[in-house]
Amino acid sequence: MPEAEPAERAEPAERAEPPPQPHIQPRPSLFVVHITPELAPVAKVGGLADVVFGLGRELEIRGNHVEIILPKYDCMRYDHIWGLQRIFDDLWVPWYGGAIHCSVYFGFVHGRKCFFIEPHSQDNFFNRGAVYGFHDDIFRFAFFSRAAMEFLWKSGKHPDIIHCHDWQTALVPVYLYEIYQPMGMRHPRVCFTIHNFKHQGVTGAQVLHATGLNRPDYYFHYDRLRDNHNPHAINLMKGGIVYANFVTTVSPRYAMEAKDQGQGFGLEPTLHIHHMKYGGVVNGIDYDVWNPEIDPHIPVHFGVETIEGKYADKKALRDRLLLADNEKPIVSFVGRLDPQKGIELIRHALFYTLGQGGQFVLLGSSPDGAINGYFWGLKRQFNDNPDCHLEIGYNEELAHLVYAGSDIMVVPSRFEPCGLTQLIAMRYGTIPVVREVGGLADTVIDKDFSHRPLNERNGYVFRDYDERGLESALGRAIACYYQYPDHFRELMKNAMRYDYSWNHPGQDYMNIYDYIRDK
Ligand SMILES: Nc1ncnc2c1ncn2[C@@H]1O[C@H](COP(=O)(O)OP(=O)(O)O[C@H]2O[C@H](CO)[C@@H](O)[C@H](O)[C@H]2O)[C@@H](O)[C@H]1O
Repeated sequence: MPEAEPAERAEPAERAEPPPQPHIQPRPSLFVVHITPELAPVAKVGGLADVVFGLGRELEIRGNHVEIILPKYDCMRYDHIWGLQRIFDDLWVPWYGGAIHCSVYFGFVHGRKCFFIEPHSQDNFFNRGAVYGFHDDIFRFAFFSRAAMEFLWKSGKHPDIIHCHDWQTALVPVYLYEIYQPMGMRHPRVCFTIHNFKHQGVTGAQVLHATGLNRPDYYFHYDRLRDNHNPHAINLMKGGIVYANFVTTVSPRYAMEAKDQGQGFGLEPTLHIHHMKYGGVVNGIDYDVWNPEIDPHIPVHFGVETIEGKYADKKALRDRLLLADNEKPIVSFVGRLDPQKGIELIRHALFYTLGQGGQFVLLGSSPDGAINGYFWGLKRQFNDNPDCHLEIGYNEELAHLVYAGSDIMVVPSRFEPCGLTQLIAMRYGTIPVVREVGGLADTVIDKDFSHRPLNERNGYVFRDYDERGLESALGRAIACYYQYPDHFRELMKNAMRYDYSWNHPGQDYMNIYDYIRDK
């Protein structure tokens, strides 16, 4: 008999080779500095302020060191700054061949580390009672950008990433690569985020002399700062695009519209040239601030499983605004009353809603006296109407109650880079009715006309910028509210389940930062 093959002996457990492990290396943290004209809630004019506030926190949660530099405005909400102290008193910022003396303050804004730059000069750049709206705005922010760079240089800070925003800080990468890198600041890379292509900072050559970019012929080249349309002007935003290591705007759809569909306000050719370093990242919203489960500004908290609480907030909104208590849906608008937001259609939404048996609430304001005056006229017209309230002004706290207490929110923008109001609305189970543009198109999925599964649909969308377009979506929303309340409620829950926090965009920005650091 053949000898039995010896059975394979198992290795004693203690000698077994461990399976090969992937080589896991902890991700090195980055030092990120945001240079920004706005930061919520201390200096907020628009959505840019919310983005720096939310993204800054998200980057820190991901283990990075984040600092924020902004001007020290007299009109800031100082009650939101903790531990404000002067930490640097000897910053001299080059300006017109001389220098302006500045102090730098440090303080925490809801945990975020912030530096505030205060110039001491006759120009009185930031002591004017408002963030924008002055004849020398371009000079004020060109100065601030230079001051922020000078502060980094003098204080020996060498961030991995400098992240700047909109035309106000678009000169930052120009300063870095033309002035500070030759002096030895070789480390930082710049990410430049455009929140709105409409405002670009187009100006004459004088700003070059002021800022120390002293070679007008060089900067007036079309490959650098020369405006694409006005050959006698320079364009700060264009400079930001040309010099930054990466350029983002605030949604993929708007990125495409700006580059290829005529929404770039003249910067289309520049975006084409630099398309390899250009992309769109949808904004998030800060879930510590916008969260119906913990929001201190609403009387009753609610979530997807406790959505009934929302009706108590609806009642509170009605009580606050003296609206009639009835079965009607509340349709609202919150935002800047800017032509961008679709003034004519906001007005039409009001009339149409009342005609369709709804209530209408508006919270908004405009720096433009004519637009403000127009809405004041409407307010007077509807003063005694128990189904309508217009609140002309800026009121953060009331905004929370409007988001929580409304059923439907209209965002009928002409163009919309991202839009935060529809994202906040969804978080509060308020159904967005939006025009199919920019970030609105990227974030709202039509309930009736979509290839997406039913549980991914979260609102109503229309295409044409006209009254019939708006009615085609708002009419369906109001009809669904009345005729199919169960469907409407499912839609509310779908909207609430979406993750529009900074989680995904935070990862996208980390990828961009890693990409430009590695290049
Ligand atoms: N009267 C008022 N009272 C209280 N709160 C008010 C208010 N008016 C506006 N707000 C609040 O301000 C924010 C405005 O967000 P938007 O997205 O409309 O920003 P905006 O168009 O200014 O910014 C630009 O930048 C942002 C950020 O990138 C883009 O989303 C956007 O498309 C682009 O136009 C929201 O949080 C809203 O609640």
